[in-house]
Amino acid sequence: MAEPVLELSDLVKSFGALRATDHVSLDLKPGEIHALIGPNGAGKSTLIHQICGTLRQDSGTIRLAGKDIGHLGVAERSRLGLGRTFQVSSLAPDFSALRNVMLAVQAQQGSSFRFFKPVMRDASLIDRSMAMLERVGLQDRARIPAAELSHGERRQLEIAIALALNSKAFLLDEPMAGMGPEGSKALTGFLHSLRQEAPILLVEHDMDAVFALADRISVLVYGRVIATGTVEEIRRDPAVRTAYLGDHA
Ligand SMILES: Nc1ncnc2c1ncn2[C@@H]1O[C@H](COP(=O)(O)OP(=O)(O)OP(=O)(O)O)[C@@H](O)[C@H]1O
Repeated sequence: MAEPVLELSDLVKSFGALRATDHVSLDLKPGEIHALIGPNGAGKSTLIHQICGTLRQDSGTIRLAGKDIGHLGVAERSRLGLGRTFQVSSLAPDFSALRNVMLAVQAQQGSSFRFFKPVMRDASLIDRSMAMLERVGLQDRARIPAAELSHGERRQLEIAIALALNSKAFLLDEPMAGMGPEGSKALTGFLHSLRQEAPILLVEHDMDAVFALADRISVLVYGRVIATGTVEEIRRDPAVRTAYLGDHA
């Protein structure tokens, strides 16, 4: 059995009397899409925040490629290969798609000597950033300001940035939100191939996308994982049908 890329063990997070994360353990294996689903308020965002480091767990551990990252800050987790996209767009709207990728790479490298080298003249950085735009199919949009890209293109750009940062695991928080049917279909196809670059923890309300993409699904209800399994196992699970899926199953 392959070692998990991301592993959450017994995570707990409370807000006052409310236990938003209640002893959650789950993992992400190489090459897989693991979807996290559950009703509103189940604790999906709270869990994602703890993985990224914007919220600190009360107890439990978070490992990325075997390393305990649960005590590290957001930037350090990103540097170690946690690629998070979508919930808060980090794009610079006035800058071109290409420049957005370049700035992200440069920021991650964080080396002050680069300050003296104008970013748009750094040929190796341009090449690497263009390669990432090609990988997500945005090469023809490289010079377009991020603000002028379509909703779907901005998501592709965020993934290009996550790729450029050598992510070991992707956390995608509701990537289908706000996409029309065509956009969702295109993004579903793209995510299908993205798992080969790095496994994906996918938080998504769009059940068509989840059922089409997920290798495994975990169902979160009131902060607890009530089931983890394949699409078929989750569709058949009586507790999941009662708590969440209902007609979707
Ligand atoms: N900062 C906070 N302070 C207090 N309570 C919080 C805080 N953040 C979240 N909660 C509560 O924790 C619970 C889980 O919320 P969370 O946003 O993680 O759920 P979710 O599954 O992401 O919901 P949705 O699908 O609507 O985004 C909810 O009851 C919410 O009200």
